[in-house]
Amino acid sequence: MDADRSETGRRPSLVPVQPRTALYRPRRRRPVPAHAPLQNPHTPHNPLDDERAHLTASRAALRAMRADAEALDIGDVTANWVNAEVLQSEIDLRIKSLADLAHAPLFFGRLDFLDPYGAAPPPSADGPKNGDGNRHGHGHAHKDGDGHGTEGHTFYIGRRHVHDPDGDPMVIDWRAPVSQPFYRASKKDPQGVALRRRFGYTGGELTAYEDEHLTDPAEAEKSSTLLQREIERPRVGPMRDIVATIQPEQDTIVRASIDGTVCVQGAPGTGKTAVGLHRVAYLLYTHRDRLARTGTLVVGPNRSFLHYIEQVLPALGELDVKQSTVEDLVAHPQLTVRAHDSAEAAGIKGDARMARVLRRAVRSGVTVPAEPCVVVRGSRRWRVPAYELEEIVRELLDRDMRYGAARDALPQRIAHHVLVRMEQAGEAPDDRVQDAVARNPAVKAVVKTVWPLVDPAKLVLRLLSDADFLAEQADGILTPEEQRAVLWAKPARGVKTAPWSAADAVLVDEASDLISRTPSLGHVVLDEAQDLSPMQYRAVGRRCTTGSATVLGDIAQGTTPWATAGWAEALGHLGKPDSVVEELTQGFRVPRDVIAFASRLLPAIAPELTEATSVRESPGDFSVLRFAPESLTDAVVAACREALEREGSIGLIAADSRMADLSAALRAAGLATLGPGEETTEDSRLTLVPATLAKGLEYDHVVLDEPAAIVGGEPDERTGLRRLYVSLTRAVSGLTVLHAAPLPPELADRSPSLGS
Ligand SMILES: Nc1ncnc2c1ncn2[C@@H]1O[C@H](COP(=O)(O)OP(=O)(O)OP(=O)(O)O)[C@@H](O)[C@H]1O
Repeated sequence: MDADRSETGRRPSLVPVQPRTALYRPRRRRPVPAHAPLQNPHTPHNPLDDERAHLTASRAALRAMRADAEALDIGDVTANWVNAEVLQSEIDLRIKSLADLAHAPLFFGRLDFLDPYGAAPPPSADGPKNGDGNRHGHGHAHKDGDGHGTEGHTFYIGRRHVHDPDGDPMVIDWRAPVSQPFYRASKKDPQGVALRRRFGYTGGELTAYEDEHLTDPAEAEKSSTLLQREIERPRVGPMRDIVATIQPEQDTIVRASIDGTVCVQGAPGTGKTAVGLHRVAYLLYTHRDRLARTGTLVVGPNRSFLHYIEQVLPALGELDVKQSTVEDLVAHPQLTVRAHDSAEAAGIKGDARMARVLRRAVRSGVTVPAEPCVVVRGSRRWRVPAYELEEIVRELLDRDMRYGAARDALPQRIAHHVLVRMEQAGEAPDDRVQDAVARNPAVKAVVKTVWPLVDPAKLVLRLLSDADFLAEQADGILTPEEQRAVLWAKPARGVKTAPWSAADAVLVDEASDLISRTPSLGHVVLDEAQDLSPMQYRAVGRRCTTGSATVLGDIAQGTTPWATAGWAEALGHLGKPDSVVEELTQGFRVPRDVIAFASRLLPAIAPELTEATSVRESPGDFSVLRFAPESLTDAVVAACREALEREGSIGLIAADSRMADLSAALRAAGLATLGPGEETTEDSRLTLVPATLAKGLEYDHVVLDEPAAIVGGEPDERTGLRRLYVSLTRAVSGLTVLHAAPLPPELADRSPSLGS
């Protein structure tokens, strides 16, 4: 029975902790779980005491689970050391995932169902296939809050499943179906939930709770103060999980079926990255075995960004998800990227037409056999005439096979023709004879000549070095001007020394896949997808051909010359044309005034998109200040110093060309700085961020230096304005823009009260 409800009735929306001295009585007994709360009929009762007792008991239970895992003796169950190693590493992961993390409270919510859970149909049919999820609700029974005596079930919702020594759940994993109403239930659709309780923590201590009685018609719908507090909290350190406050529209994406690819278009700060990471955690929980076999991958724009997000999944108990940039994904052991393409060359190399050029080039060495193939076995000679060999080759070329697979099939096909002749001559050859014929030197010689081995890096090197070869392969696909633009200035001598660019590495990756199929993962999350070229989409797509993807991006933040113009086309290049496109519009990061200012750029950079709303209540500090050119740098340093007087992280974002000057000025002023993605701490909170690396990151207060220089740092104006849009939308609670040059007219014209 859950006595706190029947005793206390309805609560104000946020209940602060009572002073410990007044109500907290030390308990001598082992902490008691919430289904049998401590209560004293003679003293006023504080439900937080029961909730804290449940927290203490849950922590003890988690420690016991960890101790059990640590005590496992695998000596008897493993037949050999390989098995032992595998099993031990799984156990080590399990032990790690059972850590009680001080900064991540064990549970953050509670659901009291009206009826015993399982009596009504479960909220979601998409239940876990395995894992710790508790599908049929052995939660703690409670009595209905109005004292009517209806027995329902209470569940505590947390980051991981915790059970007591009898196996009864103390905390339910947020990903289990039973937890779903915590995110989705509403007064309109209570989903069988009588009470939803959210918990507030301060420094790891449970300090507050907030109740919603979803089936009580007298209680008005209200916004959550705890949610608001979480959104408004100052940011320090790397990205954190949002499990306690996932919003319904985000939850729909997080829990979407693994079978389809989901694409999310969302304005800055709408939680795309957060949603993508939580989706991986959800899919791993729901399809653990399948994904353990096939693997999962998160693709982000650069290392700083990956570093910023790398702690979210481990905090959710998921330690086994690979993270990579597209460049890492297509890295080739012999190839070093050391050159930069012009925007024109990179655009052509990233165009999907290059896939057709490469396909032709890979097959360009296949020749029509001119001579018959003569196989000598014992005293007999078997002859496959040239026209038959040609038929075999043509048939293989017509089939949708990888070049390498077709090459492997060719000797068997020739051998088959030899065997047909043997049978016609009255012999009865079996499979072993066919294999022997396929390995015959005469057959091997034919294969070598008509279907030569292709090395993908050497092939691309030849395409980019040899104008005649390129002209032949790109004929009718690339114009002569385009061909000239992609050719290297000087032909390269060898793979190791060639001036490879990032786009060239993608071409090599495509060629490799044309030769032998790239293995597919179970699920890929692709963040900041709007910046990928069609050829990069293809590179990511071939890594999830048999799996699915979550594609996250914002067309307005596309800052590459080949940035995605529309999702339908991008998803086509990814090989997932039937994906659902969802839109997130509620902004959790950027204050209202700041997003309104940044959104003035939208008509110029992405006219089809609507401005995001901001769910942050505090308007934030926002100022635009103009200075004489000679005093701008000093003013920026002063603005950083002032920002450091507040709580939270500070990001100084500036054009890449301003980095050296600003860095020197900050050093001279005695202000230490971090690089983007480096962890901010209480002592070290100022990060110097080149505008080109700002994407995906956020800082409590942003000092933005010289917008015109940020725009001018890009090859074209639209890209420049998009870069500025990204830079303007990194601020969580305050933005100070400092400039000497006029603001771009798209910003300045509409802000007569601001700037100069
Ligand atoms: N439901 C939520 N509850 C609390 N905080 C949230 C929620 N959703 C997002 N946030 C926070 O809002 C901030 C922005 O989220 P995120 O970085 O995922 O947005 P984004 O859409 O990827 O932004 P960008 O387009 O700029 O990369 C983060 O601090 C994130 O933790």
